[in-house]
Amino acid sequence: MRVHICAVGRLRSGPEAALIDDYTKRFDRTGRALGLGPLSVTQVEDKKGGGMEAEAALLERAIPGGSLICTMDERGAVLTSPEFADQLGRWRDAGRQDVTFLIGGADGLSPDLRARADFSLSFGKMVWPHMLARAMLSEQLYRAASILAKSPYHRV
Ligand SMILES: C[S@@+](CC[C@H](N)C(=O)[O-])C[C@H]1O[C@@H](n2cnc3c(N)ncnc32)[C@H](O)[C@@H]1O
Repeated sequence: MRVHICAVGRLRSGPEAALIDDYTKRFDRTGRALGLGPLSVTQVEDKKGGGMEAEAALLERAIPGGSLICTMDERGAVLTSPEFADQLGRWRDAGRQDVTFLIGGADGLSPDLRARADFSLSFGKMVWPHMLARAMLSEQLYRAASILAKSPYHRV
């Protein structure tokens, strides 16, 4: 099952970009034997100031056809890391080819996009900057793969 992060905003370098790069490589390495990956990160940017709706149109275009859609949203479901790993495993076992995680910009994801989602995942009720949300998600994906692989990275 291919995993995609589609996110608003360009991140070219800096600590978050380095973390995302590192966790993407680790996820791909660990996930290969589990039928998970590769992980791709697509960044979209609306330079015309069209706001949430324009960003939603760009995100829509970046979602692979037939993909399961999971929005990242503080109002979504709060899962433990093992629960998130189980959820990924269930999507994979159900034969899903692609799962796409959507991360909004400063104004968040449009209501239409949120309504279209198959699942909505929260990192808690606090709002995080979108660049951090991206790095946190890539780490949780690697952690989930490690849990499914029964490797010792995740310790309770
Ligand atoms: C700065 S936040 C935007 C917050 C905005 N109030 C909203 O209505 O979504 C940018 C993006 O980061 C992600 N994000 C921020 N905090 C989050 C959280 N606690 N859980 C999941 N995703 C979060 C979401 O995808 C959000 O659209």
